[in-house]
Amino acid sequence: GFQNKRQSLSKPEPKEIAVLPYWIPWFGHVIPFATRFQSFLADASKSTKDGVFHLILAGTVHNIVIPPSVVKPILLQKSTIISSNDFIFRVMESVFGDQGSVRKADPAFIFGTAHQVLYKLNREPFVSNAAASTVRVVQERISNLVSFSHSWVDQSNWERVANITIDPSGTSAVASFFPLIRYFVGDIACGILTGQDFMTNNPNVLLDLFTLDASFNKLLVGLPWWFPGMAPAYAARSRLAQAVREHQEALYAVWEDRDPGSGWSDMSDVSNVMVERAQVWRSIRAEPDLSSPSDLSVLWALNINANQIVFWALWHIFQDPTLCSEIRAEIAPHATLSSIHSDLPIKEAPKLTINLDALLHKCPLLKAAYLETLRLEAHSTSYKAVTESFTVTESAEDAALDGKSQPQTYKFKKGSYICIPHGVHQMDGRYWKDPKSFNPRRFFVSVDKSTDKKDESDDDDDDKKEGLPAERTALDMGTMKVFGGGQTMCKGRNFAEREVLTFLAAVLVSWDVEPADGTGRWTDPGRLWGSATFVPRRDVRVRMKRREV
Ligand code: HEM
Repeated sequence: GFQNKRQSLSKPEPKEIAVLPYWIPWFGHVIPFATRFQSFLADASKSTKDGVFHLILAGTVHNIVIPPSVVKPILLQKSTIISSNDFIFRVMESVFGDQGSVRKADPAFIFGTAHQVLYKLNREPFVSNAAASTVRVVQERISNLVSFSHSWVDQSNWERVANITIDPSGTSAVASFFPLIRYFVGDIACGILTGQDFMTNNPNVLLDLFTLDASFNKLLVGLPWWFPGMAPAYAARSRLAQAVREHQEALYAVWEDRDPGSGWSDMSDVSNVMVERAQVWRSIRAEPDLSSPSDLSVLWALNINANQIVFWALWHIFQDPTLCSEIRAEIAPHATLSSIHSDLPIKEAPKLTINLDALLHKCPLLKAAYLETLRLEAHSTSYKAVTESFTVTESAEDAALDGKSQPQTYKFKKGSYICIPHGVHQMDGRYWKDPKSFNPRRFFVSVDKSTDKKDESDDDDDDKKEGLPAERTALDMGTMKVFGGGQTMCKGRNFAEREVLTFLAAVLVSWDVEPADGTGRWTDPGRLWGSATFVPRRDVRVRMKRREV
């Protein structure tokens, strides 16, 4: 007996992973999985009293994994053991329309040379250059987030989608807050990645990108162009692919001393990452079917999380007057408005100056509001195929939470899939007290504790090899994995933090925003579950007024 007990303590036997009961053979759990994803998986985890269980989806085994102590080692497995390749091929083909080119290309090139360039999004010089450009352009444009121009011709792209009505006083305006913010952020971010000429030549690029994204899941399951409602997504996709192709060809022309065409007078502001991507495509004389959908996917990744996060963070902050004034007080020394003296009869809008370094290092509440918005609104999913069987043992803490007397070892079998619904964990009341409430301070830890800890976001280890100085703040992301993990972990996360903090500070300092109906109450617009960060289901109409110095 003693021997047995010792054995089981030192090396727990892998247990068969429980299959959630289902009624329709082969088809299995497809319907609840597709229609109620997150609530279905959260309920299933409760009913099996286990955070790891099997689903059957159209004849294949899907291991759903929720406990953080099991998730972390899975995300760190080598690409010879778990692989995202199948999923990437599928997305490239069904969503970005590569005609199978990525699947047919040399994997050493796709997952080696071309992929390596994406790591540079997370390193110097990209991060500092892109962040500095963001600050500069945001400072220039923030006072014209709403320009108070009556004429559509004089309005900016972001105003035209926001259905703006100017109040008779001429000092406040009503706008649809989500498209306003989403396009304002996107216009600046895209211009920084691709250069300004790309944006000028393709004024509808964001409209097309968001039209494509709105049909992401439908494209992924293979709905054809003639299926009702799908034509706009297919049309948007071919315009986008064409736009990216023209951009690449213009770069090639510049390098070869040919005339790139009249729309491309200055390509010196294209980011180093997009230049290097174009260089690697050119080095193998890649067909446009391969190179343009691939770079389109980078443009898409730039815009489908961060822009929405800026909107949601503002939505959460503005509806809590105490929090809003606390954050404004915290950032006040580092994001300042100054008045511009002029002799013109019309008063000029005040000028904003942002010290990004201080926002990053001296504004824990602002930063925590960003993390809390990620927890509530960025519910991503990691999907992997198991190419070699392996086992993972959960931690004693996770086992105890599921009421088990000892940790369990799970065996993930070759040929099955692993699905990690990060949002289920992010809303789990056992890890996050009162999970539905917006409470940025939940991420605060004492400074002593934080200096002992390795930053959770470092676990694809590319930052350690080269890159940014370690930032020690009294914040800890804890078990949250909103940026995924392993080789496909988000490459934009360092830039995203700088980008989001810059936009939040700029709007909070420059604008007063309240619900347009005058009630002072912010109603919840609901959420659309799509490819990434939630999109609000209903319009959020707000009244906006410039803040004075
Ligand atoms: C707050 C904002 C953001 C969130 C929550 C976010 C989240 C994610 C997630 C969950 C993934 C998939 C990770 C996985 O497979 O495990 C991803 C991938 C990626 N993201 Fe982000 N992202 C954000 C901002 C950005 C920005 C601003 C950029 C562009 C500079 C970017 C570029 C990418 C790229 C290129 C990938 C693909 C990585 C690869 O396949 O190697 N992301 N992101």
